[in-house]
Amino acid sequence: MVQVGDVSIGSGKPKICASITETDRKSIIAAADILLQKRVDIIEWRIDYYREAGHWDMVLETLQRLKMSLYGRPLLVTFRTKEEGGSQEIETAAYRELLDHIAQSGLVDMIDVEIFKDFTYEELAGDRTPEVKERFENLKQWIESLRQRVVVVGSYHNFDRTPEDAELKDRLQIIDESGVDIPKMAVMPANRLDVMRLMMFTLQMAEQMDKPLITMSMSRIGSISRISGEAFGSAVTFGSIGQESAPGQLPVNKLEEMLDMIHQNYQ
Ligand SMILES: O=C1C[C@@](O)(C(=O)O)C[C@@H](O)[C@@H]1O
Repeated sequence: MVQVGDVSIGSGKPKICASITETDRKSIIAAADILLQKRVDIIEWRIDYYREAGHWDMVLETLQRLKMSLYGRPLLVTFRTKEEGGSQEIETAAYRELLDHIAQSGLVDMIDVEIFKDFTYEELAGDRTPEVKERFENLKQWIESLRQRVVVVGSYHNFDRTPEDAELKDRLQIIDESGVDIPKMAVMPANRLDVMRLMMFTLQMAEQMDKPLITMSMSRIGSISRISGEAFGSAVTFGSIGQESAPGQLPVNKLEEMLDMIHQNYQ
């Protein structure tokens, strides 16, 4: 279990996270005000949507305002890169510099790090060359430095497909090995079997791992994976308020009802 403020991630009901996807400061704060009125456990600020995401000083100023508006509600900051379904590209050095500034600001509770940003699957899953080993070691050290200030969520997104079971497993092991607090995987199903595979995989891995795990099968047919976390082992579910930040998200109030219902049956 990972504790963030009052929120226990990895025990009981899956926690509800909703994202702010606005492009300017005023709308970001307005969106936070709306989210605060909902039963949302964690608020995610998707900075890749923010027009000024390239300027860390502007990001920090907005973050300060946002933090004030949240009254202690846990805040996750995510820069989702274009390669993993986000809305902006960013060089690795700038990505790390931005996340470093955010972690050091003391204004956020959790940060999302894309583990495969600089690596191909083949580089990490097979025998690693000395050069790859060194780069991965460097990533681990950076993650450890972030962890001094924030909880680190290590993510992998595939908007094209659901990889085969062996690849899912390798990727999760790699995320775990990177030293993050919470591994997260979001994949796209081609059919209902892919949704089942992801849920089965989640169940098996959640039983073996000593960390909370977050998974989701995206798109409409994957929606079931967003409510079944308590049954199959996904600790956080992402819901929408207006605009979805990923396909298949369910509205947070409906999500809350469904999670409550399942939770009661588990007592
Ligand atoms: O990683 C995730 C999960 C997500 O992609 C989803 O499918 O709900 C939504 C993103 O905002 C978030 O950063």
